[in-house]
Amino acid sequence: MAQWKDTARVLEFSAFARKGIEKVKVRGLGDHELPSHNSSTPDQVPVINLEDPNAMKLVGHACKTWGVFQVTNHGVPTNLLQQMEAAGRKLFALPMQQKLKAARSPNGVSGYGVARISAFFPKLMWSEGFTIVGSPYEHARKLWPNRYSRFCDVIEEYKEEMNKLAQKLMSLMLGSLGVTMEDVKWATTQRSCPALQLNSYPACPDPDRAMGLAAHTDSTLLTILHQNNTSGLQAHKEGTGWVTVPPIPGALVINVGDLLHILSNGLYPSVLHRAMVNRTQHRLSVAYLYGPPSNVEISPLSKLTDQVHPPLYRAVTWSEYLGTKAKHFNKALSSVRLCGPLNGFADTNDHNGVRVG
Ligand SMILES: C=C1C[C@]23C[C@@]1(O)CC[C@H]2[C@@]12CCC[C@@](C)(C(=O)O1)[C@H]2[C@@H]3C(=O)O
Ligand SMILES: O=C(O)CCC(=O)C(=O)O
Ligand SMILES: [Fe+2]
Repeated sequence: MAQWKDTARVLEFSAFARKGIEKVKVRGLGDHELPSHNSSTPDQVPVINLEDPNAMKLVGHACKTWGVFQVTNHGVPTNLLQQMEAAGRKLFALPMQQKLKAARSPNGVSGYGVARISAFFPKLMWSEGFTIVGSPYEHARKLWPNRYSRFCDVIEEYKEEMNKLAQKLMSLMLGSLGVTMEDVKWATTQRSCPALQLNSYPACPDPDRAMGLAAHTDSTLLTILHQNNTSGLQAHKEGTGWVTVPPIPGALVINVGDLLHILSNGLYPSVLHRAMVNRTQHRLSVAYLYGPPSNVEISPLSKLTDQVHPPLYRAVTWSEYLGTKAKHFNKALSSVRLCGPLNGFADTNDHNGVRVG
């Protein structure tokens, strides 16, 4: 039943994309929150050169103030980013019936389908996705029975490079809080099981009435996002509103996720973000969703708590948190919170007043 519903939504999306919004009367898209274009604001998402001697300080500041930043000189080869983008393009260009052979199963995590958060929204989002957790082989074989190895090789190499970058970023993010990777035992001794999310946003005839991916925070420690040269990603900053994260050739976008928010005891807020669509250009993004090993409990670091700063969140494993997110979506973080707002400061991630749907 759940698989049928997912498949139906993908087919419905496919009909939207083919015929254009006007001709499809089944569902409207107009109720998704529209962009608040705010080009006059001086606020820009920070861009950090990871080879800068001050990188640690800059990363810490960006995490505290934005929860999102872009990185250059990150060490991931440009040609690998290009190969990954080409692999994503090839996948989404397949006929719908072929893509559905690798559809995500009802309780599965990997495969082709609509965004998981779609379940919380009455309107369709103008996007399709492909999630890879663990080996890509099983699904790739269904997509290209005879020629899947190239796709798999690119995925494996990409995951390897992303894992190295994620480790480097974790050490900068924690270092800036006075915490070393050795203080966080699992970070150096155990490997995590990240997810790779390929997102495709076809050109949309009426982009102001559609939403590519509705506002959400990632349930990760951090997310490394590669976007093609079509803009669409927007981040929300308290007091500023929605800000476009412009594509910079070769740069990668880093999001603070909910688990880093918990680990940092709220010092690094997870960023609310969304993806808009474009009238003429197809947009593609690849997100590397990095979290802790599945059996590890994440709770506020003891170095960051004392009597004045009590732990704000209870311990939670990544898999438990993903389950909570699947059930409570944007209330997930509050649902694992221990104390109410202190001294009148609300949890930055309650996103009161920001419509996410
Ligand atoms: C590890 C994961 C994070 C994610 C759920 C997933 O199991 C695999 C897909 C991820 C993704 C990507 C698009 C946005 C998001 C909210 C979604 O619906 O699927 C995230 C999930 C998340 O971070 O909670
Ligand atoms: O496409 C984008 O820019 C955003 C994708 C995203 O937020 C995600 O995959 O979690
Ligand atoms: Fe995201």
